[in-house]
Amino acid sequence: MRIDIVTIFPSFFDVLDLSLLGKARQTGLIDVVTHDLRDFTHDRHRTVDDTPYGGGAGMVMKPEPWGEALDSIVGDGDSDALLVVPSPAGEPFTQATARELATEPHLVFACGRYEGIDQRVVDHYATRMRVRLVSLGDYVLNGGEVAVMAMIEAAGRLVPGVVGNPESLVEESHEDGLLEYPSYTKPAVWRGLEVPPVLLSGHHGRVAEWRHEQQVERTRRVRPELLADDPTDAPDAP
Ligand SMILES: N#Cc1c(N)n[nH]c1-c1ccc2c(Cl)cn(Cc3cccnc3)c2c1
Repeated sequence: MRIDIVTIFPSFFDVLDLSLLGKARQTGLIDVVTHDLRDFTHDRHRTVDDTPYGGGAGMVMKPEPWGEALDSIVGDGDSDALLVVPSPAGEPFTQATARELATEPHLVFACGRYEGIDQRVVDHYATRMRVRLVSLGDYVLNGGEVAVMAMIEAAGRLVPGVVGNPESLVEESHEDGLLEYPSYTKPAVWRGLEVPPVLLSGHHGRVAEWRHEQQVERTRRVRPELLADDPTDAPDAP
């Protein structure tokens, strides 16, 4: 998988050299390249923003630098790459989105700042490639970088070979539509708190049953809306 990131803060993504994704980069499973948007400006001040047409507070990111930056990545014709644009107005980013991104051979992330990127950038590239506006959640960030970091981690860890034990991906929160069960390790008693006895029983069937019950109970308590599709599990079900 090739990942290109366009941003005015390229060093923000230096952390991707660490841990799992760092190893994936070293082994060539995932290739991440950051591009400084200011390298695609031509004025002394390396200007990437200007005042909004129609007035209003804040500044808008100019289309020209974005056009030159994205053309340098995908060329000036059609492209099979997927352009992902974090936006407060985007579709919600979920585990299903992460799974979809993990299958893409080439992802290009456009990290905007200020009040956003001139709309014509999305409109132009939508004529040449697939474009998805995606939001990390219903809260406000100052730009796209934090969202892109989360998306790369969520999708990158699903790329085959990145996580050593693929089994560990199966029983995670949201992977099967439920929150994950609670986990325990040694010692068996810690500050007077014991590990649930079933986990010490060695009976794998009972352990699996208990873990599923914990998933359903935790999901019903914390995220009941995730159960809404299965009325037998919904809260206050008869
Ligand atoms: N993804 C996501 C996401 C999220 N969940 N909250 N905020 C964002 C997000 C993504 C991209 C940008 C760009 Cl470009 C500029 N800003 C600042 C801003 C803040 C409020 C209104 N308009 C723009 C961004 C915020």
